[in-house]
Amino acid sequence: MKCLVTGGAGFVGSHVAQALLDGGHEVVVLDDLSTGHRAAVPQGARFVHVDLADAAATDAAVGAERWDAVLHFAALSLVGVSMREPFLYLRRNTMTALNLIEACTKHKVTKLVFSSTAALFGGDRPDPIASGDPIDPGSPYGESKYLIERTLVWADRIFGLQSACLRYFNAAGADPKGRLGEDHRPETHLIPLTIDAALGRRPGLKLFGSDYPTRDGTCVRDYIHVMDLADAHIRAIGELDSRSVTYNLGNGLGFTNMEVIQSVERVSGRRVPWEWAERRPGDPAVLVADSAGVRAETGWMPRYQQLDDIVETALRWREAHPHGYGEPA
Ligand SMILES: NC(=O)c1ccc[n+]([C@@H]2O[C@H](COP(=O)([O-])OP(=O)(O)OC[C@H]3O[C@@H](n4cnc5c(N)ncnc54)[C@H](O)[C@@H]3O)[C@@H](O)[C@H]2O)c1
Ligand SMILES: O=c1ccn([C@@H]2O[C@H](COP(=O)(O)OP(=O)(O)O[C@H]3O[C@H](CO)[C@@H](O)[C@H](O)[C@H]3O)[C@@H](O)[C@H]2O)c(=O)[nH]1
Repeated sequence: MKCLVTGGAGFVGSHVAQALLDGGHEVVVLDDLSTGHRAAVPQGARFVHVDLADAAATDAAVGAERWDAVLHFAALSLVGVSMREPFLYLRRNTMTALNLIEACTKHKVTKLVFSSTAALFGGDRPDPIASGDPIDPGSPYGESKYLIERTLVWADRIFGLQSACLRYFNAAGADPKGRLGEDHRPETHLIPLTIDAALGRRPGLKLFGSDYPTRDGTCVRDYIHVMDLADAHIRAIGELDSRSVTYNLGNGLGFTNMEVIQSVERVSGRRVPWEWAERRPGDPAVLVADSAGVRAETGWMPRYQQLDDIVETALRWREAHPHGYGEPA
């Protein structure tokens, strides 16, 4: 296949681009490098520097070649920031996606895979969440992703653009071959922050909220390895010959934030300095996936089910790349 990967210089997009290349596919990465890194674009992929907010440039990039599939990762993606800047998130995520989707329909693209999110499911949901469960985003970030899912429904009904909305839970880990890893700036995600605290690269970790209705009072999340996510993307494209699909994607296992600290301590053999902090607005107490749909329909099975195995690949990359993809600050 020839694939256009928006956001392919970012964490999840670069790993999926790498998996596509490893599978013998052709990849063009479209990215504005706003949060991604040129060095994260895998070897063998071509790169085009485009901001999806620029409708004309987006149209030109999509129209330049015939794509077997477009994979859309590019977005603003921080739950906490979206609670402070709701209109930025609602405007930018929907507008950039609209520019891309409109260009895809104009240039007769028939398959699109979209990075949706567990953040569609706010509130307290102690049980695993299935894709048919009621949508109630807990943040403007989650809402922006839902608006894009709805846009894709109409793009299919009116133009026949078939899409896979993949609602991932918490992406984590790194390429086990060490080619790619996670490098957000600033980093806000729990696993890389906890690893950096263990490695002495930051003074300590702040644990947001001690009074959630969970087994130890900290939030529960479902961590899914990026390579398992990549596998699901490739399988999802295979489903798009005759219909659109929506899948929840996670391991189905919930770990508390405190258990993440314990896992990093086990795997690294080092102590993690941490302290309590206020709850972070927008954080649901529990997010665990029921991924029965994607398993039954595509045969997908996560290979990294143990949190320690996910943490280990992330730790190895961060140890080997003390400055991530860049130079020391
Ligand atoms: N990381 C997670 O745990 C997680 C979970 C669920 C869903 N998602 C979704 O997956 C996608 C990727 O997340 P990530 O963690 O890899 O984020 P990331 O910030 O590492 O990657 C996003 C990439 O998109 C690019 N980008 C952003 N805006 C752009 C624009 N206007 N034009 C062109 N490129 C642009 C960035 O430069 C970056 O390379 C996002 O859509 C996110 O909402 C992520
Ligand atoms: O310094 C920190 C950072 C995070 N957390 C907590 O750790 C948990 C996980 O947070 P984080 O790693 O930031 O991920 P989420 O906020 O759960 O969001 C991720 O996972 C969502 C799907 O569940 C995606 O939609 C988002 O894009 C992605 O950033 C939450 O309870 C946070 O409050 C801390 O306690 N301290």
